Parts: sequence; C-alpha cells; structure tokens
Amino acid sequence: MQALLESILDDVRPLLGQGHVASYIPALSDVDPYQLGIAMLGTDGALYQAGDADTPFSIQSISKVFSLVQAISHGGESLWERLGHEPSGQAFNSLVQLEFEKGRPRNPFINAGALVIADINQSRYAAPILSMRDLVRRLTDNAQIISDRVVAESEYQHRARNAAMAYLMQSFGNFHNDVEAVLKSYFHHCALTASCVDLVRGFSFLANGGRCLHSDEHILTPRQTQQVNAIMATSGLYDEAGNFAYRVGLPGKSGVGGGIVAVVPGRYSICVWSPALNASGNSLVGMAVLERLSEQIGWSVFSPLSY
Ligand SMILES: NC(=O)CC[C@H](N)C(=O)O
Repeated sequence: MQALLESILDDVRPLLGQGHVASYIPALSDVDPYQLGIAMLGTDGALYQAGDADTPFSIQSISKVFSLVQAISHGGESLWERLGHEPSGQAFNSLVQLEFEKGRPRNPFINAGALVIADINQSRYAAPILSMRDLVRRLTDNAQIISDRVVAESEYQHRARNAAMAYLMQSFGNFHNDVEAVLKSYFHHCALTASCVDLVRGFSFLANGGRCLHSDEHILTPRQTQQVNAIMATSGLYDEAGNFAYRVGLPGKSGVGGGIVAVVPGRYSICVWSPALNASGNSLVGMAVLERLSEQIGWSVFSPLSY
C-alpha cells in the first residue's frame, strides 16, 4: 500500500501547476500550489502516508461534515425540517436555487446548508467556535488543532456572498440567530487547520460504523453513519458530485483549501491534499490521485467486487 501511494503521487506530480488556489479568500491565495500529500487509515489501525501528509492546511468545507455530525448528535432528525439531503447540482456558493426554494438549502454541504447547520449549532452551544474546535481535536486525536484567525478574519472581511445567503434565509424565516455572529462561527470552522494524517483520524468513525478508531468513542449510530456517507456521496463535491461518483465512487468531501476526504466504508478513511483547484472548487490533483487509487485497488461503493 505504501509503495502504491508513493507511485500514484509520482504519477500525478506532472499535473502540479495546473488549476488555481482559492483567491476569493485572500489569506488562502499565498499557499504554495506545488504541495501534495496523502494519508490512509485502515479500520485495522494501519496508517499509510506519502508526500506532505503532515503539513497542516485550511480544511474549509471539510468542516461541514464535522458541523453536520455535531448537529445530528444533539438534534437527531429534526434538523431536516430546515434543509434537505438532495444534491444541488450547483456551485457551493450559488444563490439562485436558494431563492427559488424559499430559503431551504438543498443539503448541508453547500454553503447555504452549512450556514443553517451553523445556525442550529449556534442555538445549542454557548461557545460554538470552541465546541467545534474541541470536537475536531477529539476526533483527530490532536489537541494542537487550531482555527487560523488570519484566515477566519479574511473570510469575514470578504463575506458578502455568504452573508447574502444567510440574510436571504433569514428573510424566509429559516435563520434564527444573529447573522453576523453565525457567519463568524462558520468562518472559524472553515479556518480550522489540520493535516491529511489528522483528517484520516478525524474521519475514521465514518469508515468504522460510527466509532472513532483511536478512542472507540461512539460518534454516530451505524444508521446515521451510513446516512452521512450517503450525503457525502451525493453532495460532497457540489456540482462535481456526479463526476466524483463516476471517477472515484466513494463518499467524499472537499474544501477550497485543496483537501479531499474520502471514505471506504468498513475499510479506510483517506485524505489527499493539493491546494490548486479546478473550476468546481475541488483539488485538481487530489481528484486525479483518488481516481488512480480507486482504479488500481478497485474500490467503489458501486462495485460488488470491492466488498
Ligand atoms: N467550498 C469551500 O470550501 C467553501 C468554504 C469557504 N469558507 C466559503 O465559505 O466560501
């Protein structure tokens, strides 16, 4: 497995230099686009890593999975009264559908949906920024995880689009807390910084029936785990979710920091990171790595041979 990861990284290195780092968040535009790392954690505890797998990066929308898990664990099914679990077929920060559908976001992994989830968590926690950071520290088994204040501040300065979504939802009665306060929480969640190795630990419960691998903590029920994986598979890569299902065939979640997490249910959590993005805001080289991995090992939740 180790040799395979190394050879896949060597294989895709010529693609480095294609795509663009996210520049609409100025603090992310300075990141060196030539970085590339991968980590994989088996449910048997075996950890494999290659390239820049220990380098922390901005997890951005990967945090939307942690926020959803937090909301499910205190609210259960009731959150689906405020948003759906249908793919959107739109960009992660699109506004059009939101007005047509009367302020009810399609799913928790587009920005509008994640803002509703952040609003739900804001109602529940006295210190929403810290409670999310602590959840991520617990899940990744890394007490050093922090939210990068420079990134969070930069996102807040350039919040117009996310603010427009939140105020639009408020106008439809689907936003309960102070919009500016929820935006700050949301940006701090996006600005959490973690490495590929941290994130494979952080996502191990989704490969392991809801139980965290290192602590055996029960994070979600097996049924809830399957449901979160299903939403990742249908909506985790925004308007590229179909392409990801076709090319990779695993539940996945991307972020504009260039990270993509994928889950092989019952077997592995995987995280690949390379900062330059394609037109849908997903890591260009990350997609290529996961495609080769899935091709060479034959993993896909759509293939009977892999299970
Ligand atoms: N796709 C992403 O990673 C987007 C997250 C980013 N913080 C935003 O709100 O725009």
